[in-house]
Amino acid sequence: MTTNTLQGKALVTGASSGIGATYARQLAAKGLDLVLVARDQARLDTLAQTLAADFGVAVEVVKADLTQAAELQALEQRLLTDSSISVLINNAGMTVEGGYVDADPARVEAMIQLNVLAPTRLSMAAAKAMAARGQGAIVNLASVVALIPEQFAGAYGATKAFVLGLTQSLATELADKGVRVQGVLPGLTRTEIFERSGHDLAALPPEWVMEVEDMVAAAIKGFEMGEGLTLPSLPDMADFAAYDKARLAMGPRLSLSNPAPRYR
Ligand SMILES: NC(=O)C1=CN([C@@H]2O[C@H](COP(=O)(O)OP(=O)(O)OC[C@H]3O[C@@H](n4cnc5c(N)ncnc54)[C@H](OP(=O)(O)O)[C@@H]3O)[C@@H](O)[C@H]2O)C=CC1
Ligand SMILES: N[C@@H](C=O)C(=O)O
Repeated sequence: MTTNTLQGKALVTGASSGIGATYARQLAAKGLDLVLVARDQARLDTLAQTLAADFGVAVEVVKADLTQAAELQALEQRLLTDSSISVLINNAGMTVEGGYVDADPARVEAMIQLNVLAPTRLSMAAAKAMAARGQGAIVNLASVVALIPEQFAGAYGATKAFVLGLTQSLATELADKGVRVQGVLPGLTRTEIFERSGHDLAALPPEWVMEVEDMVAAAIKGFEMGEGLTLPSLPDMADFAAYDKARLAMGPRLSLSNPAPRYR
């Protein structure tokens, strides 16, 4: 049976800073044990010690570069075989400098490995293991740019549209298997992601930027409210519901045997 309570042990990717580190702190405050994953072992160790001391939870650190096939595979195996992991927070992600015309193709490839391939492989592994146990939760960090890719240069928005699609189809597949799936679509959130890729958050209007603690608290509240998709900034979810209803209403007419009259 699905539950709206996050409990047990959470594996958080990208836990060394920003949204991932904040999830780790807020989940520890709720009593969840943690597996913290990122590349920066020193930062993870410091966070692990702090959370264990502050909240009395068990915290393990796993150093992994999720753009590296072997390291991603090891984490995938962990999710498949460790029945104590009841929550996956698929959060690690990056942006790159520039748009389609001027970005470094190697950086874009790394972004696709981190933002697309890693959450796909990890959510598939978690889905398989959790569905077999009939319980668990998978939280995927997408972005509002999944809905408005025109507002963020380059392929980043497309990676987040993938995460949104992955989340929606995974939720459908797991609906009757006891596993909760939530997609989180933050707007601009104050973290290191901007400076890591040469973007200047300070140049944007402050009223567009949410503090990371507020964003994660809203995302967790959305999970507890039973939301499949959570948009922390959107004042009225009826706006998204109307958009989604219009999208789904097209469904029966999107695949037909004849071309539409305008193409004849
Ligand atoms: N901040 C924002 O405005 C928004 C962010 N998001 C999404 O939220 C998620 C978290 O981003 P945010 O907290 O802002 O960014 P941060 O840059 O603060 O955090 C990114 C995390 O991912 C980890 N990471 C980066 N590269 C790798 C890698 N190759 N392998 C493993 N871990 C890696 C980093 O740790 P380390 O360097 O130690 O590996 C870090 O812990 C991302 O998916 C992002 O797209 C969505 C919407 C808005
Ligand atoms: N700000 C973007 C990430 O850096 C986003 O909105 O996803």
